[in-house]
Amino acid sequence: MGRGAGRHRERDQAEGDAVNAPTQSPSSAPYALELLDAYKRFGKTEIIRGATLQVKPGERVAIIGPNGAGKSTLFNLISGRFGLSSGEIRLHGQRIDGLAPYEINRRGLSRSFQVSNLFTRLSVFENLRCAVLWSMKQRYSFWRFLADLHEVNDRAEEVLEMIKLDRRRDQLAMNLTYAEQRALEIGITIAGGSSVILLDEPTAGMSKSETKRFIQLIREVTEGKTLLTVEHDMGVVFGLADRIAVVVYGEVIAFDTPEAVRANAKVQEAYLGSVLAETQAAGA
Ligand SMILES: Nc1ncnc2c1ncn2[C@@H]1O[C@H](COP(=O)(O)OP(=O)(O)OP(=O)(O)O)[C@@H](O)[C@H]1O
Repeated sequence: MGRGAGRHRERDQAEGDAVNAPTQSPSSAPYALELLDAYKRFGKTEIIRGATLQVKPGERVAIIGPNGAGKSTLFNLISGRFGLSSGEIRLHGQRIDGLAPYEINRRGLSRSFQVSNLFTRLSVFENLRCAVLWSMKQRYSFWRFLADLHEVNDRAEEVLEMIKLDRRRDQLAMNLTYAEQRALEIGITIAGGSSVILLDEPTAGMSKSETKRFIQLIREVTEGKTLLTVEHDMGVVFGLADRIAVVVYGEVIAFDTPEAVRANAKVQEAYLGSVLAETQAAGA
């Protein structure tokens, strides 16, 4: 971590409990999330090279690009898993680069992972309860946390219904179908009430019909929230996103509506031309 990031962490600690609860966001900020001239180097290798991305509140954004372009690295930078080499990341106008993942989560950003992070030997409901408890523990003082324990069940029930797993409430997570497990992961991601949600390839490994249903589920559970998703499936990208960010060799070469991105000659040449041809060939 750079010295700037260290200073930033101190500033966050000084702010203490005044940090916003996840569902609240300073409404004056024009962007929910901003990456400004972000660079990430691993050793001498530059992986993210001056990426800038400004996402408005309530927008659904898909990040696409070739394998190894840096999409997951961008997610890791935004969620605090990796530190920036230089540049800035802002959540609702406030800098978050240099903060630990739990501090960023406390400020209202939550992410899912490609690799499952379910407690497979707990029930669906218990998984959701754990997620709600964890987020409350991040947000509240110990005493407030104890006083509000009764709210945990209510919130877990609410999320259970939102992800349409009510009938599977008491099943162990390990006994769910693959699509149901992915739905539970999304439930866990939104359980704490974060206003900015990052989903990493949410429909990977699903059939076409499962994917279609899942896009609708994602739409519903992220209604009113800001959504960023890393995605390879162009059906999902064009069915879900308000805007698409195209990342090639660590740079955001386009950030625009699906129609504009599809028509962008630079994008066609660098990535989308070959992907759309493959998609059409696979569907033929
Ligand atoms: N911790 C790390 N140390 C060194 N190099 C890394 C690290 N993490 C990622 N990279 C490298 O950064 C580059 C971008 O990887 P990243 O996973 O972000 O790409 P991606 O666009 O998500 O790819 P994919 O679509 O295949 O998942 C790759 O060359 C990868 O090897």
